[in-house]
Amino acid sequence: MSKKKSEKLLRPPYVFDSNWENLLDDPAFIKVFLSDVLEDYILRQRWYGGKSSSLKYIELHQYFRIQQHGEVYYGLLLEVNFNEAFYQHYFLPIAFVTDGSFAKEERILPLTISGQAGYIIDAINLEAFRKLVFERIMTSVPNDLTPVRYHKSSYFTDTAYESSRFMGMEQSNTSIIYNDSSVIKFFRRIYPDKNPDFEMSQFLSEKKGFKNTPAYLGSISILDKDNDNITIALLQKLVPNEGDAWDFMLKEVDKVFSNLEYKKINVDRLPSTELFERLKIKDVPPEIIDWAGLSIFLRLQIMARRTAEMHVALGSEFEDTAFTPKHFNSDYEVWLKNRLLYQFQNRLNSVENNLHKLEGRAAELVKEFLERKNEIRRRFVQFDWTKLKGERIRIHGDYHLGQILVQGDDFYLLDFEGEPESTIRDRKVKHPPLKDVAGIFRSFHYAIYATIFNNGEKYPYSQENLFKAGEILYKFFIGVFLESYVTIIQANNLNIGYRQERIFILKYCMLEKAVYELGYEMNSRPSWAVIPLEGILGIINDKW
Ligand SMILES: Nc1ncnc2c1ncn2[C@@H]1O[C@H](COP(=O)(O)OP(=O)(O)O)[C@@H](O)[C@H]1O
Ligand SMILES: O=P(O)(O)O[C@H]1O[C@H](CO)[C@@H](O[C@H]2O[C@H](CO)[C@@H](O)[C@H](O)[C@H]2O)[C@H](O)[C@H]1O
Repeated sequence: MSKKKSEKLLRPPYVFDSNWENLLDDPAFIKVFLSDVLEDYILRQRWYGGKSSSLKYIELHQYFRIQQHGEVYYGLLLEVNFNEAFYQHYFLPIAFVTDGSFAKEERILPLTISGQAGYIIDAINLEAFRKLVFERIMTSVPNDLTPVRYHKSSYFTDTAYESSRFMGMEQSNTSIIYNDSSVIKFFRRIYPDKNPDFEMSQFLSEKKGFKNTPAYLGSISILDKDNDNITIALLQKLVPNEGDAWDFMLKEVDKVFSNLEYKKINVDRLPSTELFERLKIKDVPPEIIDWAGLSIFLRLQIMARRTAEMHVALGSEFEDTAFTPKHFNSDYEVWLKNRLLYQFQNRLNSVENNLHKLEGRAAELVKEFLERKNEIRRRFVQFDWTKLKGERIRIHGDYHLGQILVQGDDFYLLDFEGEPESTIRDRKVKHPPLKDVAGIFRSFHYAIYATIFNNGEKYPYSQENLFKAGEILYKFFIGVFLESYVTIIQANNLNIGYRQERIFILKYCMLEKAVYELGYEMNSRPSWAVIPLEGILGIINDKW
């Protein structure tokens, strides 16, 4: 019998003598809770990010009380160990409830403590817990008896708790809306450091007054055993919005493709432009404006302005070394090449192991991708820091259309947690700001190709012609965005390099992002892998 199985001695009904206040000190409870129950529970959670590896066991890394006026909840930092992968930490706040009809789906463990039967549930489901958390941030007593630290910003103006509800979005953490005016995000995957989302939100909004990100209202962190400051929650202003820029872009691109038929456009006669050519609206040919409409280009100019303003704010720090700009150097070059070659190898493995999941165009493209793997590697190695004169700054790091909210004609930028696969240290490395711009350009490419692949039959044109039209549209989107972006960046003296340097960085980062995306798609939605494959081969073939 395996060690794990032999330890499963306690069976339901689970009865413990301890009371709630000292339950976590009871080794019998910990054993049952961690192995018998939590493993099954955690695997079912949307926020659990370890699903592609096999779970070995869970340990309780740390626990702490989240309490007020004698009302006690526990915050658990769980260490999930895998058979083949590196361990991960997760935050789970727990509560004990006795009402049998409450949160039936959310029960973690039925048990009796001190003669009282009830359930352990994720405390976020309990309004009393959410209220307590809100009030603790509102009063933010500087030093709690527990290792929990509550922080409130000067933008926090509410004077009482009124309501709370789940935000109910598809997301990797858990967000709650308070008083219909603010959002708290409880981070689920936890890193032994300040979460970059908190760091960047506080820096951009409180320190630099950047208006196009939700205002920073407060946060909760834990001092762990090693005195590291671990962020577990971030409170921000709720931004009223009409959805995210990804949905916005899909609708816009659909209109543009529908216009092909409506405006009887001959795709072969559409004028094109060089990739990365900077374009003012007056430089966009009338045939393109007539086809795509003026409004999408005006909106892209605003999106570019907000992106540039974010980078100007991020590049304007002279004291806090976490944010001061840096130049390229050999350390960065070595770090970057190692990282990208490692990531590329990982993608190759994942593609080779999952070839059976690809069909049609993706299956054709993947052959070429595998045949040309050495060329792609060479591209990654062609990075020479001595030729780059621009600055490196803290950047968004996972910038795509899904991270932008649409409000009227304007845009709000969010979710600064960084690239999900990177370590916490790597997420804080300074990069050329054009890396974010490359991310958003990849997103334009995604929106155009997703429209062709998902609604292709709706437009009475051959797929070849749709691709041709899509490539033209892509280049004009990029040109208009780039002109606004570069103009604002340069007017604010942020050095992003001379023209050739900018183009080199954009292509380099777009290839990096497309390779990253290939792994993301192979794991999460293989039928979309065709999009990054098109992207990778487009760059390698210098099609653009
Ligand atoms: N401050 C906010 N105001 C309005 N909506 C928000 C706010 N923060 C997040 N959202 C919505 O919640 C979604 C998920 O938020 P995000 O920060 O990306 O969470 P996660 O890191 O868990 O993926 C966003 O795409 C957005 O629609
Ligand atoms: O969940 P996150 O927002 O951290 O990002 C991950 O998921 C994204 C998909 O939701 C993924 O983005 C890719 O698909 C988008 C369309 O769904 C597209 O707009 C992006 O350009 C493309 O990268 C992202 O890569 C991944 O990290």
